[in-house]
Amino acid sequence: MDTQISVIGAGGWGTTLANLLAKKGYAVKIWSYEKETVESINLNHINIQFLPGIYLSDNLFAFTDFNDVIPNADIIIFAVPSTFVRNIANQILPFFSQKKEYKLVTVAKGLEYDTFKLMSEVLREILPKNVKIAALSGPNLSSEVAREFPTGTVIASIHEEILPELVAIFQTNYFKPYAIFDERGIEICGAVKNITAIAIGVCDGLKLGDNTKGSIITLGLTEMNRIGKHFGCARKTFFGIAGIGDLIATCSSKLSRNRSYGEKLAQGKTFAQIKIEMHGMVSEGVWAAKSIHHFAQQNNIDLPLTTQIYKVLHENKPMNEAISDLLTLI
Ligand SMILES: NC(=O)C1=CN([C@@H]2O[C@H](COP(=O)(O)OP(=O)(O)OC[C@H]3O[C@@H](n4cnc5c(N)ncnc54)[C@H](O)[C@@H]3O)[C@@H](O)[C@H]2O)C=CC1
Ligand SMILES: O=C(CO)COP(=O)(O)O
Repeated sequence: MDTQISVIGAGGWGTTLANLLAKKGYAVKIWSYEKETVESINLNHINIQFLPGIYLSDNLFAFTDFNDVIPNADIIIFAVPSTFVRNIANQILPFFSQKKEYKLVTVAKGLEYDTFKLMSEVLREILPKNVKIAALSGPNLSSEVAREFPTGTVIASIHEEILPELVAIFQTNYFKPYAIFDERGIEICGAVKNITAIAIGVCDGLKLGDNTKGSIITLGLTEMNRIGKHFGCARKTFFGIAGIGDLIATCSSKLSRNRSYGEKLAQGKTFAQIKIEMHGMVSEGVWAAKSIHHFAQQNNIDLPLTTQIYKVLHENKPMNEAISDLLTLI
């Protein structure tokens, strides 16, 4: 297979996608922020920190130097958490050749805090025009995909012409990408559902019942729609697998880091304790709650769920109070 594929970011999701493609026969290069992860992948074919328990293909090679992964790539999967996207995009910029075209797929689920930009927008602002950008988002808990559980996902881009190739590259008998054109819509879905997942974790930690969770998930979907309207997204995207599909998967899964972040908080753990227990993994919803709360305030959008979760996470509001305030508001 001649297409050169590189993955930037060797967390759980970057490693899972890299491994999926390597198992299809591509010689995949993956860049890792941590040197130990490079050693773990190259020497032992495992990503012990971020994807334990999954044997990685011999076709997957890890690096810490961007010069080894960017210049010759045809397709780049950009899989660093949203808070690092701008910084890493600036770092890879000098390594692009002007003589060829690149396709870059962003898979992070977040919104930039101070600019309220989506990840595709941050990347387009920084990277040259010969890098055509797409986004991938869906109910895609990495360790389930890595174990080849049947999974759907959505790939979207303003460059419609690149979608058929991207769909074909990612498709396997257990991973099915659907192409749509609402790039902003799927990115908003991915960022916003994490806030609801934290709220559901709080409900689990407080041992509230399924009725409460049913109301909160419904509210999460409503808020997704409200924010999406401001970003000019298509309403139907929120009722597709990147929207309600991912909301259901993340809110109901024991594997979700966002859901378990809320659960640990409600069990009385401190932010510092939770950070240690997460072993370097991210809970994007913590930052999404902050950025989307401020975006909503500035644009007069009523988002009671996001507001309450923001107050719990960033203003130390007691969780019981937040949930009961929320349920009297809806
Ligand atoms: N893990 C999953 O199931 C899924 C994750 N995503 C999204 O993918 C994105 C990446 O998350 P994961 O792969 O889960 O990461 P992770 O939570 O498994 O690991 C954290 C990642 O952050 C990197 N990192 C730490 N400090 C850094 C720095 N200063 N600069 C650059 N990178 C640094 C680590 O090397 C590691 O790759 C997130 O936006 C997440 O929401 C999307 C779908 C599924
Ligand atoms: O985005 C995800 C599933 O679609 C992963 O969710 P967590 O980051 O909460 O683990």
